[in-house]
Amino acid sequence: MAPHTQQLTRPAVRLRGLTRSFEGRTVLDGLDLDLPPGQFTALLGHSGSGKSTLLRAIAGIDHGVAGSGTLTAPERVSVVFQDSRLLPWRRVLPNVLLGLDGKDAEERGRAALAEVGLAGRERAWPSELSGGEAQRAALARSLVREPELLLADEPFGALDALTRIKMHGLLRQLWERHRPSVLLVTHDVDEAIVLADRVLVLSRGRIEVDLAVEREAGSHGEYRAELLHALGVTDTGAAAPGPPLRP
Ligand SMILES: Nc1ncnc2c1ncn2[C@@H]1O[C@H](COP(=O)(O)OP(=O)(O)OP(=O)(O)O)[C@@H](O)[C@H]1O
Repeated sequence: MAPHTQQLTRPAVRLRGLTRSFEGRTVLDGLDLDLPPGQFTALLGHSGSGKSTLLRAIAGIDHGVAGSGTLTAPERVSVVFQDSRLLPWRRVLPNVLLGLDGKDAEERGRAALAEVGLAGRERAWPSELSGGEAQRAALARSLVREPELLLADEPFGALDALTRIKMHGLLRQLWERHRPSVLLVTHDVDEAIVLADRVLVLSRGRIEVDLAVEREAGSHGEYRAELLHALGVTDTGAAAPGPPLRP
């Protein structure tokens, strides 16, 4: 029997038998998944395994895609992509506030920018921001909407290694403060282990690995080995049969 608390807590996301196909090719194949409120989850999988397809389904932005199954997701969902998707013809603050109204919207936008370290850059144009700053602005745009669920599709994939590490710290800090459910799609096993409390591996259209990450000293290597094995990569770096983790 499930623990009492689990029975009382409604999952933020519930997927049952989720199937999605493109041109007759099944990408998600009867996938089941629950994401509890406030959990930080990372999603790994080979290129083409369907991670973005799953994220887009949960975000409700896959209209026209053939599929079936049931899907429950919160009302307030924000999505962050690999590129910031800031509108180049609007300054940073109006980008953050896009589509928001209400008397306190501007104040909230400024506060969100301050939270991501962009205080004073409200009137900058997107073209004046570095890649990391643009992703910070994208995070502010998500946060200001107070999402119950934050979906992030390789948000740090285009950043250099140092900026990426800083952004890891920022994302974890923002999550601790606001506690949305997070589903982070990444190719990076270490990023998944460092950031998330639960790591999933998508393979053959389903969640094949569901790993709870306990933050104990020395356990990173064990999680890494287990996840790389699930992805068909040996710990020595030699690839087992199957598509490469990253080009
Ligand atoms: N709009 C589309 N039309 C046709 N096929 C698509 C479409 N979107 C995705 N696919 C196919 O679905 C499969 C899964 O794509 P998806 O982008 O979800 O994979 P992914 O795991 O996110 O890959 P990556 O890690 O490379 O970003 C791929 O084979 C892709 O070619």
